[in-house]
Amino acid sequence: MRRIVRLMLLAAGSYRGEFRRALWCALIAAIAQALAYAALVPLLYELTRPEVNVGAAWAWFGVFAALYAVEAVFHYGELRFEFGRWADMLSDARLELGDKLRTMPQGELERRSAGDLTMLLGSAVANAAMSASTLALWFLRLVTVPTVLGVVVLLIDWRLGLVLALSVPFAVLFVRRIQGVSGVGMRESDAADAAAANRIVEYVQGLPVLRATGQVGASSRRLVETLERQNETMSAMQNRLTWPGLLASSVVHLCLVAMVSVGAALVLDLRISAALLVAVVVAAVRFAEPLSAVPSMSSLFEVTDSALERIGDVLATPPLSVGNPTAEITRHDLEFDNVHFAYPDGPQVLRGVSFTVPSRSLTALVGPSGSGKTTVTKLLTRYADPERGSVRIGGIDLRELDPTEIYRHISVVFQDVYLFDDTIRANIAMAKPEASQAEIESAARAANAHTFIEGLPHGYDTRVGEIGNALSGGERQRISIARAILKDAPIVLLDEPTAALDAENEVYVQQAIDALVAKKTVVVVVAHRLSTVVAADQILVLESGQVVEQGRHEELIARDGRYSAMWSAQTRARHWRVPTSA
Ligand SMILES: Nc1ncnc2c1ncn2[C@@H]1O[C@H](COP(=O)(O)OP(=O)(O)OP(=O)(O)O)[C@@H](O)[C@H]1O
Repeated sequence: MRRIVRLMLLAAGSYRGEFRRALWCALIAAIAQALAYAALVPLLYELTRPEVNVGAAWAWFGVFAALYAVEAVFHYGELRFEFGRWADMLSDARLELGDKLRTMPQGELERRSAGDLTMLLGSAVANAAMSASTLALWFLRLVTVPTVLGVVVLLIDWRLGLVLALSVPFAVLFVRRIQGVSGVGMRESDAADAAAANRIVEYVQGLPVLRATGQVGASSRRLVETLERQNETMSAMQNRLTWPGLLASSVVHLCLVAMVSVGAALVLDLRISAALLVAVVVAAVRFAEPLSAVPSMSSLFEVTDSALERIGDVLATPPLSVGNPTAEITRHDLEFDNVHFAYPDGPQVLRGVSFTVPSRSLTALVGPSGSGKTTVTKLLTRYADPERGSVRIGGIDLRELDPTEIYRHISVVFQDVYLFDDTIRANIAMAKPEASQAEIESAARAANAHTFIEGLPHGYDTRVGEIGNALSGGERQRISIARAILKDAPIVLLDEPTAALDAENEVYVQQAIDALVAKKTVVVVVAHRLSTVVAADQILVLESGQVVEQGRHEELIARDGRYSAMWSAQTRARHWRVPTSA
């Protein structure tokens, strides 16, 4: 019982007050309904006994009708909450969860798959909110109707009342059994649902690659297998619930049979009248009715429980801590101080990385694939906190800073560009929504994007979804660079595009990047171009998560070490390519 109330109040969130009022309405409605059923006993008795007392029958009918009227009024009060507030409750819960996801460390967020998050914000919230109110109603009916009717029958004839009361311990026993079975089942079925959701997202996202590699068949087989497993889990749970469900309703029916037998014996013994027995049996049927809903109620309870567990898990994830929410960045030099970092459940990626990036400088990160270059740039945006050591901007540890303050000073252009399904204009103006058309256009021109945007069906008003994959990788890159140029943050983190772009796009993108970094205070770039590396004020050579060399191009060449070896091997290549085995 306490668990149910906890679940319900949790789901009700900030509408607790109204939810409590709705529960009171539901309770009064349930009691009125039970009393109306109870009023049927004297009413039927008056109507069926040999010498009908018309006055008394009308009086009982009046009581019966009045109680139903009370039930209707309070039921309406409860429904008003359900229909009026339910949507608000859902949207509030989703917003709260969305907010939580926003402040969650990026690393934590990435740990959860897209399918999981879709289920969380979609069905989990809906299940929790919907079943909480349905459960409340059922539970109140389950408790009040049999209690009131049991007491009434007990008052009329203690022997008949006793038979009814005897069914309760059996019913409780079966409720527990059903809860146990459906609890395990629901968890399995929930896991199967999440696996299916993940597989569907993965399948749809990966379709272009699957088509290109001729793997559509193999992957759809995997998808079908997951869906089949989901189906089997569901059927297995239904099967496991069949017997306890049948037994629960049998207990209830057996009790009715027992009551009719005892009643018949009493009638034959002339201890009670046949009319009274008929009236009591009608009430007893109502007594048993809510009990037969127990199996479905039990499954619903588990659905709610598991949905709330998911939600609770997200809400319990500690947000990025902010040591000093009012701290402000006033300088833009960067510092890594003995930083150690590993992704969750992954090997050590950075091992004691230390370097400083002075203001007004360009730092190039080079090194073999997997050496940790992108991770360094991610930690500069507080993607996650280092295990040991500290990352600082303008001398302030990132853990002290509000993430919004960090993002205000940093523009990021990575190779994977995410465009929202909104207009091109809105996508560019993301970091500066109040930007004028002139500002947006000027940023797009600087990023070499204006001409192709003008050529789109509705120019800057073209929605990204409308043109689907019609934007090339280079065009998406240029929109993302226009975004960064418009944002005009003093620090730029950049992952230079690799040769994945075609020659024409590459020239455009490179010009756009040059425009972006030209006037910036601090630039950290994962460098793939020789020209960037040679022009850098500082080159950091990373290897297996450590800075193995550091300096300007000429200094490193003169040192004749790791960088020099890479340089000799790559000078003929147009791009800065460092083989993993190098
Ligand atoms: N989100 C992640 N979860 C777990 N491991 C990760 C994640 N991102 C990167 N890694 C691992 O961390 C290591 C360093 O990756 P990182 O992307 O920083 O290297 P990189 O030098 O930028 O490589 P590349 O030049 O290929 O982009 C790799 O072994 C990689 O597999």
